[in-house]
Order: sequence, then structure tokens, then C-alpha cells
Amino acid sequence: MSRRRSPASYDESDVRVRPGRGSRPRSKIRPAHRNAVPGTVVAVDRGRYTCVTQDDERTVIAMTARELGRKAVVVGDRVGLVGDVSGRDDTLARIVRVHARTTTLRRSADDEDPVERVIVANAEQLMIVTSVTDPEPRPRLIDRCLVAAYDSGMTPFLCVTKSDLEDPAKLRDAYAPLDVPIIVTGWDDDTGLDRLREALHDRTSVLVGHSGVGKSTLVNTIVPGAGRAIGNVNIVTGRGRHTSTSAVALRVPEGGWVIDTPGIRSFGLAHVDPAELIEAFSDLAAATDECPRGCTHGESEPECALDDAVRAGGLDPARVDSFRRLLASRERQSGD
Ligand SMILES: Nc1nc2c(ncn2[C@@H]2O[C@H](COP(=O)(O)OP(=O)(O)OP(=O)(O)O)[C@@H](O)[C@H]2O)c(=O)[nH]1
Ligand SMILES: [Zn+2]
Repeated sequence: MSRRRSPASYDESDVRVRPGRGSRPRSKIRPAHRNAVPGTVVAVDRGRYTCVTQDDERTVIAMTARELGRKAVVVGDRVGLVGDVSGRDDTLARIVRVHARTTTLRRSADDEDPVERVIVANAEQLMIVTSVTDPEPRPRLIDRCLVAAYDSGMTPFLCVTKSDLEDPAKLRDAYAPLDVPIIVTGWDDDTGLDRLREALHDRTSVLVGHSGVGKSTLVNTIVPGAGRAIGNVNIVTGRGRHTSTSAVALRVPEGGWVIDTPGIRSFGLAHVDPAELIEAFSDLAAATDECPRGCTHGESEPECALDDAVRAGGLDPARVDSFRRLLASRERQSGD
């Protein structure tokens, strides 16, 4: 029997409105956003997003609209902007849309940290910068950057700097067996710089590397007037804001974008499946074709073909060791 009640006794808590997809008045939101101005995020600083509009390259500062929720917006994101998009001083636009990303460069603070951070979106290639010396090359960091590149869908290449200080042959030989281009630069090495310009031309490239390897120096050469501070990470971007903790995208005059990132000490890979790691070790991957089914290629695998290849002199033991250290660090985290 249905209860009858007067409107006065009508308690709103009785009313069940299903928040179904169709019940929202979406049409109220959409028309405004249809006119959203397309842009790209070039810098992020404490909730303020510096964007460059697609049509006329105006610099617009924006915040995210509430409806985007807590979704992270990062450098390289293609966004839709509404509100005051004039780009005049003291104006603030709103980002109402973030388009699907073609690539996503992520890292976690360390391998045990489940919180991954998206650093850059939509870049095509990862330029891993390492100096021959001062600071010394860190092969494990390079390996981790390679893993991150493949995981993100970006093509990696190595840029070896400071060849004027020490012969880069050893470093170059170590990475030659990998399927990764290597560009060597140094003071008075114009050929290297030409090759680098060519590699960056008309592409969107992210620079990563340990602090002090010379990223800012390269960026200032490639992008005159970029104003990247040499010797520390305090930089001036957009309308003169100071940023030191996040990436910044800069337009290459001849075409393309370079995205500089602050110097890093480590590159956490908590988000990467351990089974994927071997892809970043292209010099080792072929040997694992001979492994028994289900081999993880770890230290304790009794019949891993990597060991046979090392014994036969076909693989550099240091490379296998480097791979296995990374694998062990990731497997600990996965609970294997
Ligand atoms: N000898 C030599 N020194 C270089 C070269 N490139 C950069 N340097 C020097 O290396 C130091 C560090 O350079 P930066 O460009 O600031 O390095 P960075 O990678 O941007 O460092 P962070 O800003 O900490 O990320 C500076 O003193 C540069 O002058 C090079 O090719 N040869
Ligand atoms: Zn194996």
C-alpha cells in the first residue's frame, strides 16, 4: 500500500534522484565550452598555468575550472580556455578542457612510492642529457630515463655534454649497442650542436638529466633569450614568474618545442611493470629470446639466457647487472 502524504510532510531525504548520466543538464555547460580557445600549457606554477594559444601564440595565464576536479594539468597538455583569454596583465582565464594525451612522461619519487606524477604530456622524444664528467655519468639514472621514455611512448636519445673536458668514447661505446642515437656536444663542438638542432627540429622534446650536466646551457643556445639560469635551477618564464620545481616548454625559433625539466637525482619507476623493463635494454633484449618461458631474467633465474650470453662474451656483464638491479628494485615493490 502506498503512503499518501501532504506536500508539507514531504521530506527531501526520501527523494531518490539517481545521478544517472542522462540527468545532468549538460547542455548548460557545453555551449560555452564550444568556443573554448585551444592552447598548450607551457609552464605550471602554484596553480597558475601559463598557456600559449594555438592560433596566435598569445600567452595566457589560467587556472583550472572546478569541473576538471583534481585532474592534474601539466606542461604540454592541450587545453581549452574560456573567460578572459586576452592575455593582458592581471587577467586570468580558465582551463575547461584537457585533451587526451598522446604521450605521458611519469615518475614517482622513488620505486616504493605509489604516487606517480605526470611531468610532461604530448612530447615526442626524451633527450637524456649526461655529461662525460663533472658530474660523472650515472648509468643507472640513464637506464631509468630510458625505461621512462619507452613507458611513456616517447622516443629516447642521449646527449653527451662536456666532451671538451674528457674523451666521450667510453661513454659512447657503452651505449652504442643500444638502439638509441647519441649526440655528443661540448665547448667548440659546432658539429654536435648542428646535429642536436637537427634532432630537435619540428619536434617536441623533453630534456632530462642530473643537475649540472648542462641542460640549461644547451637550452639557452637552442632557444636564444630563453633565460635559463646557468648553475642553478632558478629560471624566468612567461611573464617573469620564477619557477624552479616544474618543467617549462620553450619554442625553438626554427620550429619545435624543447621542454626543460629541473635537474634530477633519481627517477622513480613505481608505475612501470617489471616485465616491461627489458624493452629499455635493447642491447640485452635479443638474448632473452633464448630464455625458458616465464623467465623474469632476474638474478635468481636458473636458466636465464642473459647468463649464457655473458659467459659467451656476447654481453657486457655491467649492463646485465644494471638491468637486474633495476628489476630487483621494481620486484621488491611489486611483492614478488
Ligand atoms: N666544460 C664545459 N662546461 C659546460 C658545458 N655545458 C655546460 N657547462 C657548465 O656546466 C655547469 C652547469 O651547467 P647548467 O647548464 O647550469 O646545467 P643544468 O643541467 O641546467 O643544471 P641544473 O640547472 O641544476 O639542472 C655550468 O657551469 C656550465 O657553464 C660544456 O659543454 N663544457
Ligand atoms: Zn631470462
